[in-house]
Amino acid sequence: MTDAILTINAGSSSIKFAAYEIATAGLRPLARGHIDDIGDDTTFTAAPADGPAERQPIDASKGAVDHRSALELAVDWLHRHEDGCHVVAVGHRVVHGGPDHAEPVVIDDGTLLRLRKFVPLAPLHQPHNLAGIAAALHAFPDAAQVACFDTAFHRQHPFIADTFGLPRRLYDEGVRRYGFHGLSYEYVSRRLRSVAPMLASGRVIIAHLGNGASVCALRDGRSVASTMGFTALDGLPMGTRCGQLDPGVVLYLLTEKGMSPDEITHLLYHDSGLKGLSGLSNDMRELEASHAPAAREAIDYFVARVRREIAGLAATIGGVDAIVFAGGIGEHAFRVREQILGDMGWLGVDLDRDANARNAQTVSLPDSRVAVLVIPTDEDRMIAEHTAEILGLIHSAADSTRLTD
Ligand SMILES: Nc1ncnc2c1ncn2[C@@H]1O[C@H](COP(=O)(O)OP(=O)(O)O)[C@@H](O)[C@H]1O
Ligand SMILES: CC(=O)OP(=O)(O)O
Ligand SMILES: [Mg+2]
Repeated sequence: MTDAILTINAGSSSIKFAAYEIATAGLRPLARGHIDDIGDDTTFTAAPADGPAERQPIDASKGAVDHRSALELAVDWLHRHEDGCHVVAVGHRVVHGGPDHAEPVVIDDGTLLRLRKFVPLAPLHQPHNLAGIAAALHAFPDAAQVACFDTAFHRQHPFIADTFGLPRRLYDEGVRRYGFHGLSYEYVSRRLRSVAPMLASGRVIIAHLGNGASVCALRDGRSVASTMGFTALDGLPMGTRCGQLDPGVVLYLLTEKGMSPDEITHLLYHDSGLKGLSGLSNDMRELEASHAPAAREAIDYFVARVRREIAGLAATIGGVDAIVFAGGIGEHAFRVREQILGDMGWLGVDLDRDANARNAQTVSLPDSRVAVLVIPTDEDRMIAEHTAEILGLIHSAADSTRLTD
């Protein structure tokens, strides 16, 4: 019987899951799946590595699918498809690890207690991440459970990249910028090292543009600064999140408009960003297909903020050698990429419009001073690598070439 690792990545509106065999040459994908649009027209898609995908809408007649029932579906599917495998570990994406977790950890009761404290700092993710751990503990009681943090990759930032302009005692208490999407940045940065090692050791800006979105500046593969802050609200506008906001707006909503903290939380996390600006949708595909002026304005605002953050981060790291796009929008929305970089000649970017329209790996012209690449991210693979690594099931993922598979 072969040993296997499962991964669970519970996001704001989707759950991704995967299974990997621990083979002598590294991790071999066995199966993966995702449950999308939880709460509304939920769909379930799963496929063994060598077989066709099962894709089906979920029957909502018994009530809308919530994260808990979606997790049960995911865990149940993994259970049915682990046939012939011994599940030795389950790796979980945990969005908030706070100031102390710079590495993944094997979960025990103490870890769970600590991680629960961060629920208010990541309300769209942390409760679902913890529910995923509870579901996996129940379904796979003999397997090790490993938490892999979105924040861990950013824990080496210099003080000025993580502090706010607040009294220092608040920084000391933990009120600071944590940065998120770290598993994605780590994966993309390792992929970059295998496809373009010279670039990877230089000044790199990665734009993770998905339903949640952020930009990260790296030097020699290490995160130096990120647009995300104390919570996953800061920085870029996102599907339903506001992005950077004058804190005076929150005070105004509270004191002048009489909104409650819960109402403000809902507004900033669920009703803002692309959805709030367009009045239409959080989904970039729907906005691109729409002729409504507000849909165009929402895209224009998103693009303007990405441009501003790229330029700002370039200043932070003293220039840029490569810009990399990842995430659903970053990997597929070529018009958005063109709008972001089409006229950034002043920064040294010369976009290859044809390659860009094909979503090619390199989308800059050969003589562009700044290389521009599209590298599909794979948080699940990164979770599996970390899980295997911390349990000593494979050698260091950083030294391996497995990510080039
Ligand atoms: N072909 C495409 N063109 C434009 N946008 C796309 C395309 N495919 C996916 N997207 C956008 O990517 C976003 C979702 O990104 P993704 O990384 O999958 O999100 P999540 O953070 O939930 O993992 C949505 O806004 C979706 O519209
Ligand atoms: C941290 C975050 O925003 O994650 P996601 O993109 O999965 O929503
Ligand atoms: Mg995501």
